[in-house]
Amino acid sequence: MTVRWGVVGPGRIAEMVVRDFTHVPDAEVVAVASRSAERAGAFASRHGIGRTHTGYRAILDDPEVDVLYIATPHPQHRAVALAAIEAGKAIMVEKAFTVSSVATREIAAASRRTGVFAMEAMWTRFFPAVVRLRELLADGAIGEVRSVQADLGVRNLTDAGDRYLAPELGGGALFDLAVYPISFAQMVLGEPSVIAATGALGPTGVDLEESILLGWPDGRSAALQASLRCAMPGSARVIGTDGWIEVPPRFHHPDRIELHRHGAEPEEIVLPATGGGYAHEIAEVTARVAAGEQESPVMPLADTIAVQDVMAAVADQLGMIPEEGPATL
Ligand SMILES: NC(=O)C1=CN([C@@H]2O[C@H](COP(=O)(O)OP(=O)(O)OC[C@H]3O[C@@H](n4cnc5c(N)ncnc54)[C@H](OP(=O)(O)O)[C@@H]3O)[C@@H](O)[C@H]2O)C=CC1
Ligand SMILES: O=C1CO[C@H](CO)[C@@H](O)[C@@H]1O
Repeated sequence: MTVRWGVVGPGRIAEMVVRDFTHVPDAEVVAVASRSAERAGAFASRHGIGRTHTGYRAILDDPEVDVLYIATPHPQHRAVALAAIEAGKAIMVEKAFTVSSVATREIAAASRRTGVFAMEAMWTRFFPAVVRLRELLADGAIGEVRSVQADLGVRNLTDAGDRYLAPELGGGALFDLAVYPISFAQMVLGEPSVIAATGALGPTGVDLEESILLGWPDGRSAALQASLRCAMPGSARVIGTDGWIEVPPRFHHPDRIELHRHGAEPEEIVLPATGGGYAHEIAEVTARVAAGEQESPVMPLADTIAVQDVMAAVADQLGMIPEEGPATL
């Protein structure tokens, strides 16, 4: 069975993701929706996509689309995601899933109520190197896991007209970058009970940088950083009682990990990704939708909610009030 995909919001990331469909035999992009007929047409002809829709409502009514890849800016995810679920379309929603815990819970509730598949496009979790990391942790390769360190920083303060600094487009380091260290820590350690953040807002009112300390009742912890002001290596480390695992830069799309066991030589485990790295999440969604499942066990909605709750607490502590975008379809 071929799972038929539609793209909503043909911007920069959509441009890269659609190229990876060539690596997933059971998936095909059959339609694209843009707010502009011209942009939809140009995207379709660049990528050999058969049908175009002007406005996002039209693709919801396309009976020949099974899954929508929602690649609009984050505050613009909610309206499309909810309408898609009501229209019976499965969804893969770019990170950050939304910009509020309320919206993320609404989408998760709609998916669970209707049985329509929904997943955050947190591509990191599907990389072969990250799959191996989870296996090693589960096998006790570094003993009891006690902490996570991760950073992601990109010097990106010059694009004043772009989404990175625009509050109405979910700008700031938190939703664009910190979502990765937070999601990585949540994957390894689960949902934290303590969230403490410090950082700085820029002139447009979005955060330019933050350091986040997460804590668990048994003393486990995570120390995370993100920045739009400073370039950072983008590395991550999981530390256990018998050693540590390094995820070298950039940890959010790694091709290797390094296992450091106490008393042993370090072991490099090289596991390249397929294509641009998006093929793995596409394959996951395609397989789950073909099987009639409602969510992915690798990136379940409960994890997306836990990550969103951390981001909400960080936003609050930094003095930001992120708002979901208007329900334009
Ligand atoms: N997984 C990954 O590696 C990456 C993920 N992302 C995520 O993907 C999403 C999109 O990011 P990116 O592609 O960089 O963004 P872009 O601005 O390049 O593209 C977003 C697209 O969304 C559509 N859109 C809908 N409403 C709006 C609006 N109000 N303002 C602007 N555009 C709008 C536009 O398409 P149109 O008007 O034609 O419909 C636009 O081209 C974000 O959530 C981001 O976090 C981004 C980069 C990498
Ligand atoms: O998700 C993304 C992939 O990583 C980039 C940083 O390296 C981000 O800017 C982008 O939004």
